[in-house]
Amino acid sequence: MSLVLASSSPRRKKLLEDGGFTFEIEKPSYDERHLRLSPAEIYTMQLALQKAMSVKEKRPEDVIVAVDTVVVLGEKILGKPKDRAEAEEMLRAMKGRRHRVISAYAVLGEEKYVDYDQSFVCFEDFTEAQMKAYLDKNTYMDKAGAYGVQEIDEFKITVEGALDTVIGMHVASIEAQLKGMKGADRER
Ligand SMILES: Cc1cn([C@H]2C[C@H](O)[C@@H](COP(=O)(O)OP(=O)(O)OP(=O)(O)O)O2)c(=O)[nH]c1=O
Repeated sequence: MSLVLASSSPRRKKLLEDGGFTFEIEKPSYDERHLRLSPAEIYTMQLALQKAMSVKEKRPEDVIVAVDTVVVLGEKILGKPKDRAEAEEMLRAMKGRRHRVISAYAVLGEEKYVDYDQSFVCFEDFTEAQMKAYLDKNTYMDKAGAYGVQEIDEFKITVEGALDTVIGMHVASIEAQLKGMKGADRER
């Protein structure tokens, strides 16, 4: 039995490694276009579960962890931008507005568990030049909400709650589930 992180995100790999876990990586397959929009927490948990299940099918004996992160501005769920124009639109919409970042996770061992964590983020009032400087780094495309809190130094960002929830997964939650779960006792 191995612990498997169902993710192609280098940030998630790093967060779990920094948590001291030994694990393997498998790329999940999922298609969010088949999901109807539901309240953000539920939508995000469904995506995490879909990712985890796609790997669990291939590795039924293993313990699978998968996560999905979205940014929620008001009622709107923001995923990854499709291009720079959409990234600009997302960042402008978030300027000076506190928003939520949800990281939902699924842990599938012998027992199964799905839940989410959330943190709140606020950007200070940035200028167009500051936004351009950030986007010119070209790191925004694979990030929910078109930003990586860990790589913005062009303007100030306040985070309420755990930072790793914003970056891609709250390791303490995963750890708590792995500890208490039948069939998920893991090496560390
Ligand atoms: C808001 C925010 C998101 N992100 C990242 C975390 C996620 O990798 C990404 C959201 O996309 P996801 O669809 O959650 O994950 P992913 O496609 O990168 O990886 P996986 O293979 O696990 O499905 O945005 C940051 O790195 N920093 C941030 O501040």
